[in-house]
Amino acid sequence: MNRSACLIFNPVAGQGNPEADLAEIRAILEPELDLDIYQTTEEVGADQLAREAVERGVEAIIASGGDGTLSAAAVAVIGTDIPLGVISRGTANAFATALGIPDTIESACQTILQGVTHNVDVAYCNDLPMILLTAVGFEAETVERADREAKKRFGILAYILAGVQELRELESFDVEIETPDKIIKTTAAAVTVANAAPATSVLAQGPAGIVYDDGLLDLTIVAPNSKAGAIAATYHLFQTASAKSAAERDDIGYLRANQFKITTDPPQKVAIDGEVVGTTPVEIKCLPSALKVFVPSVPEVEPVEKLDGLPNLVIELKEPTEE
Ligand SMILES: Nc1ncnc2c1ncn2[C@@H]1O[C@H](COP(=O)(O)OP(=O)(O)OP(=O)(O)O)[C@@H](O)[C@H]1O
Repeated sequence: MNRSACLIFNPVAGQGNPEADLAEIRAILEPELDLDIYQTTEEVGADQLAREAVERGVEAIIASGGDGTLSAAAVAVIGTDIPLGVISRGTANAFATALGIPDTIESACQTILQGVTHNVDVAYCNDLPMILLTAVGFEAETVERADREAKKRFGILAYILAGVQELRELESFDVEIETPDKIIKTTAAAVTVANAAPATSVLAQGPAGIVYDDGLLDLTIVAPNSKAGAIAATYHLFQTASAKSAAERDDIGYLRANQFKITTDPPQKVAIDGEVVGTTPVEIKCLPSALKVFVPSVPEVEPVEKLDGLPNLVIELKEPTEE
């Protein structure tokens, strides 16, 4: 008998063709899985569909959509033993990238069929579940500015445009950060607490390389004193994250703990996994190994060589030499 799974599909996510996407998913998965397919609507979201699937006692839930759909489905399986399959079709694909899951339909489906699962941490921010990160200040404002219409038209550029617009109005705030063993007070423009984060979430990248199964959260403080400083700090984080080395500027700080309490003056907007949910203060706690996801059996490795496309390229393979 085939394994079974509930597929939750958002037909409006991303910029692709939803009918073609769904047909491709079915063509790959249905020979090996009995799929029960539910599409999200404006009224019935992935959160409700996933909760109902959990209540029906499904063997697995597969979510396909943008980061909003994936996070909502993930929340329903926190603390259960039901594995989550991720087929990312959004704009930013932060969820899949942060957890090392491929973001093409073909590879994402193969990952699910291979059946390898891994338990990752999640966190709670003021009792709201968080899989990736909570942004306080700058990034939370940016999320709010990148609306659906802009995302449809400009894709990932919408976030960058929103960020540039936000930079023009950069405002710092006083922040108090409390961990189980210390209280830190400083001035910041952005505070980000990450459980898991893709490299593109630059403001989360203070320590570089956010580990999603260590039972800990990484907090990054970005505290530039001018707009030029903000651009330089952001660029530095982008570079250090790409090189997988920790940030080294004085206006960037980072620390690791299993919980944080963040208070700001004045209150700042707070976005959890890309959705603005309210304002500070927030209390964020890590819940170790609470989410079971299908992951590639061999972790994706970054290519160490790229030569394709170089002009007049010739590659000659040499005979192996005896040492
Ligand atoms: N059938 C539908 N019609 C209109 N809106 C829908 C429908 N199904 C889901 N939605 C809305 O889609 C949103 C979630 O979108 P999702 O995050 O999956 O994609 P996205 O916004 O394109 O991706 P990303 O967040 O990566 O940019 C929710 O706000 C939900 O209300």
